[in-house]
Amino acid sequence: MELRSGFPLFLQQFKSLLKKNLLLSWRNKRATLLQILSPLFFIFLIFAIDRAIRANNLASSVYKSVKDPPAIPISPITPCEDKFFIKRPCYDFVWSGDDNPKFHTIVQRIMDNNPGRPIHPAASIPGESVSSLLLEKEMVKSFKDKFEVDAWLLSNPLRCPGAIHFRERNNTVISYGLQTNSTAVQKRGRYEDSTNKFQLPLQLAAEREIARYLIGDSNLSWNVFLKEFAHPAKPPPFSSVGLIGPSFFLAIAMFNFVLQMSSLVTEKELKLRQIVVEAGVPYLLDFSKTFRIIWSFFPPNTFAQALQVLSSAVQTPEDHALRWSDRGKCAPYDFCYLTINDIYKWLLGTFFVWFVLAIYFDNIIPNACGVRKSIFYFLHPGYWLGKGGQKVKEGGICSCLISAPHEEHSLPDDEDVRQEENIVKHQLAEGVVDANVAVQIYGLSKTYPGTMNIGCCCKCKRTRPYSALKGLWVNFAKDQLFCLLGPNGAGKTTAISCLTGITPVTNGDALIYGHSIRSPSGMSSIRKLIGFDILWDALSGEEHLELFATIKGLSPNSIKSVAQTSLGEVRLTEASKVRAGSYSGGMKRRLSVAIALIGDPKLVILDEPTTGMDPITRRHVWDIIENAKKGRAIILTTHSMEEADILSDRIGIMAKGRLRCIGTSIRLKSRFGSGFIANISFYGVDHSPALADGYAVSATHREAVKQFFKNRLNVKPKEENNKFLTFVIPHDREELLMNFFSELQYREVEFGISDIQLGLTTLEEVFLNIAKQAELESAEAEGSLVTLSLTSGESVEIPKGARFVGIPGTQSAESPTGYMVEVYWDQDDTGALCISGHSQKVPIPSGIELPSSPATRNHRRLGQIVHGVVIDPSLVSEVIF
Ligand SMILES: Nc1ncnc2c1ncn2[C@@H]1O[C@H](COP(=O)(O)OP(=O)(O)OP(=O)(O)O)[C@@H](O)[C@H]1O
Repeated sequence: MELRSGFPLFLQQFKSLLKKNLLLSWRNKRATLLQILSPLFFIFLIFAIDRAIRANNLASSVYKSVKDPPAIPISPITPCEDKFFIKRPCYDFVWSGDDNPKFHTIVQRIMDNNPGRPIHPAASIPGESVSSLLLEKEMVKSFKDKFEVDAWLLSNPLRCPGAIHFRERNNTVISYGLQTNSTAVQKRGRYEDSTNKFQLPLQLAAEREIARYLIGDSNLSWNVFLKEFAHPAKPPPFSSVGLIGPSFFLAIAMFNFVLQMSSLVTEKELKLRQIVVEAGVPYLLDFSKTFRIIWSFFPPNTFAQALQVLSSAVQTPEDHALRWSDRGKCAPYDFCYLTINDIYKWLLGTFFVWFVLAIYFDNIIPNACGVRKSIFYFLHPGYWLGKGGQKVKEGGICSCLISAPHEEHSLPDDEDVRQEENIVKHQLAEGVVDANVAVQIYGLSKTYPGTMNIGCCCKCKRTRPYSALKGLWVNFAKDQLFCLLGPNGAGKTTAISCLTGITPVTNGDALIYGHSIRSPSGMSSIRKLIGFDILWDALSGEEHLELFATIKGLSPNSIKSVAQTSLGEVRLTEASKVRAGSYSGGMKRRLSVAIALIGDPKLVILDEPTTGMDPITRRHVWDIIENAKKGRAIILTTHSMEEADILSDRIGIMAKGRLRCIGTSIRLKSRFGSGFIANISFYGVDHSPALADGYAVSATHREAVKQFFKNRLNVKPKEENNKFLTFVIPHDREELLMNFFSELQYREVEFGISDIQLGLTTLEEVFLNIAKQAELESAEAEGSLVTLSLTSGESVEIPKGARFVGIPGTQSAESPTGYMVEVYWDQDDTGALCISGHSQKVPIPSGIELPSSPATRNHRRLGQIVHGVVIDPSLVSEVIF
């Protein structure tokens, strides 16, 4: 397949990624709409605020043209309860001069003649009973003189809105003075107008009643009206767009940005910045130029200043808006440090500064795998020439790495692994690159360095270095599938991450089709040889394949047909237009397989490709993978032993960072399985041709067959029921098998046997054995102790993983060397080792000595724990158990 390269490839990739991004925006319509419409929403909001302010202004005659102002009557004295925040009980007014009976009459008349509301207790508060009010409520209060009033006001604040002080000058002149509580108290955003509400009504009532009293005409009409001046309409004092516009427009501009901010704190910080800029800080005289320059590097600040300049140009109706030709000028009579033109330049300049910084930080901040580039990576010429500079580091910028201890490479225990290692070492020494080998791995090691992170409160968090891969030597052949198996944490992902350049290696190297993973230029060639596996929920299967085919550099006219063929191969043609987000788990896996194989990659890495698939589809995908082996190497990681068994040409099982075994499935089964599995089926009760009384005889036959296996092969059944017996025959009895099964077949009728099946143990058993062996080794290396509770009731402390253990203090006449047991180990649900049982006690072979001290014997006698002695397995013959 011909692939594009160089600039045409770059252009093709750019176009397809742009298309992908537009498609994703189109598909995520809600989020995109929200981003597009949010500015319109804010504009609508500011429009609504402007209308509301105008409507509010219309209520005031100041903003209306008044040609013939109406006469407005003065209102009656209002109840004291109408005063904002009055304290109860309260008085409608208080007065002084109560030593003069004339003033009593005048006050009584003021109260009686208050228009619409004579001041009587019963009438003053609607809805309340007269009797209770007469008793409880006094409406006005009298004092001797104004000094008494002042004293009362001082000790009873907020109990009345005003006071009136009468004075008789002579028989025809009565004067009065008014005192009003004009403290401005706000209620629901409004201030009380004490002049109109309290002072004028009281003044009018006092004048009216004094005049009537002095003239002696109680019907004398005495009215005062108020009129405002005729005036033209006053323009509104400010434009809401001009006043609050800058914050709104800035909010509009920042909305999409804020949407992407997950942190509320950041959002709050940004809002704080807006408020500061809105007030003109630091673009004022008092701030130094340096401060202004630093401030201007943050684009929202310059942008907000631009809005400030623009809005001040339309603040009042008298202002002239800013013309395009005036963008380089300051407003007249204004100090201005930045014109709109300057702001354009700042915004454009800072765009490039931040763009470059974004790329820089993207490179030096650790990715999901904890890998980043050096902070001076851009100084490496190779970075610019495309021939290097891709070298990566681990750990955060603010963490210091703890150097990893040097890991000694120990020779593998397994002969096949040793042989593989020798072949690869030989090729390395001779500089031979085998033409049939796709990947050569030379002692690949990976130690994740420990880190010391300085967290909050200056606390140091320390993690120890961890050796995840301890020297891997292996070849992956072309046209073959190599399956990497291993329990969780074995190091499989680490090995693959090293091969694909995601994680930097600590030691060793690997050649993929001759390109070294340690050389930056090699790595960029390797990336072109490897398949992808990324899915976007909003893209359909077809779009995924077309996108990756384009990125891989397939010629544009072949992309559609290649994508359709791939979809057909993984049986996704019908769902090709459906978005991947709606695919089932199995469909997603099939799409991943198709993506991994598109563009004819020379190395395909498949990570658990059939997880979640139904058996029919799984078989189909296995066929696809089987067919895909041709012309490439495939590395498969899986936890399905069936998949590994069927697909693999070679299998490697890893545990604790090391390759524990390697070979074909049959080879591993024969070497690491417990042996052969023999399944013996018996005729049922009704079908036995030879038996008359079925079940009882069948049970007899089963016992006879068990005895036959015990006598000839020394094995007991592993599983049994009415119709079957299953035996596991160890490998060391292999040479007995031929005669044994010939005889069994010969005596089939005699034993009531309907079928005999003989097979190797399963790959799963091999896997479990290897995993267990690795756990035992690591437990031994750790040397931690556990307590073995013997069936005899004694407790012995033994090192974790120990197989043969001598029990001190058991020396006797029958066994002068003492007794020992074989400990059986198993793995719990988490994979950790646990004791599953032990053999019967047997005498320790001669030549091995246990410590024999009176203290140990005493411990045993008192039922206390003694320390078991580990016995070298090579000194123990299995026959003794
Ligand atoms: N970035 C890292 N830093 C420190 N230790 C890590 C890091 N990545 C992996 N490890 C450790 O390395 C060991 C091997 O991990 P790895 O992911 O390679 O195992 P695996 O065989 O792929 O397991 P699984 O089957 O669970 O995917 C694990 O003990 C893991 O905790």
